[in-house]
Amino acid sequence: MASVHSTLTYWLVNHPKISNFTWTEGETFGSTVFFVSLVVSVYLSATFLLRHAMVSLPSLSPRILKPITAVHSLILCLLSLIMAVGCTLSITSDPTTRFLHAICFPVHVEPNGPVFFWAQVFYLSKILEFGDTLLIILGKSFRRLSFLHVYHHATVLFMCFIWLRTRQSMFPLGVLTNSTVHVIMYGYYFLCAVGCRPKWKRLVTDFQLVQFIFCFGILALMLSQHFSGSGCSGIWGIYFTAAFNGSLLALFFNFRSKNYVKKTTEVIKLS
Ligand SMILES: CC(C)(COP(=O)(O)OP(=O)(O)OC[C@H]1O[C@@H](n2cnc3c(N)ncnc32)[C@H](O)[C@@H]1OP(=O)(O)O)[C@@H](O)C(=O)NCCC(=O)NCCSC(=O)CC(=O)O
Repeated sequence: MASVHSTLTYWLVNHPKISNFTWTEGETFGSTVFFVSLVVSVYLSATFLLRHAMVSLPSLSPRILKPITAVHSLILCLLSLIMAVGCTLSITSDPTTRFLHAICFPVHVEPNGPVFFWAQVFYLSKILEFGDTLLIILGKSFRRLSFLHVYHHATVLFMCFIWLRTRQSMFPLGVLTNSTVHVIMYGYYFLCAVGCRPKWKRLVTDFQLVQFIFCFGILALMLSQHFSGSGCSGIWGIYFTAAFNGSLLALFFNFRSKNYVKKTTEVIKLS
């Protein structure tokens, strides 16, 4: 067990590429406002154009679409697992920083080292997640091309960029919780794509809701640190993240009540 831990710690924290990582605006891949704006604009335009083009085109056959969807979901499930483990080990392996550092960076924190490395991987993984939208459109599953879906995929990229740009406190816990939830979510999508639709769909939604509520709990802790101590880094980024989380919380409550609560009420009425 100890050797598994030390092997993982080497490959996910102490490897020179990770421990010597520095996020530099304009130098690190994807680290400019131009890049993030361009990628999100291309995503939104392509989504809009393809959505309308597909109305007159046939959907991709499930025989082709399902295996691609399964591979895509499996890659994101495994990548999320690696990010969750990497980020956990990065937070816990330095005895001088640990938990408080993960929620409140000192004001003049340098954007380098393992947690910034994992935030960069997390940021780029959000571009890979755009594949979800493409798969939905190619399968003409337009019910699932919801406002929640497109709004989430477009805005989350800005949020991750802001995390890095403002050296935002709390992001290590954001990477950790969201990656953990995405292991379950992409695991669910993978099982659906291979034809074993799990019975625990509702649990996935509940986990997603819990992560947003958890973020508000951590936010309260971070703000108390910020105002009672010598301050935390990236405060304006925190306000953006809090507003985005709040909007997702509302959208997910709406999704939950439409998909589960109403169905449960209908079943009760029928019986
Ligand atoms: C249970 C949920 C995870 C998903 O709800 P849905 O109603 O979309 O789920 P569903 O039962 O229709 O999904 C099963 C279908 O998805 C297909 N599918 C498989 N992999 C996929 C992928 N990577 N992207 C999109 N669709 C995929 C399967 O083949 C299957 O198709 P078929 O039915 O043809 O067999 C829910 O909690 C949720 O997140 N709903 C919001 C919709 C959404 O876009 N979520 C992801 C981004 S938000 C997010 O990610 C927030 C966060 O950070 O936590």
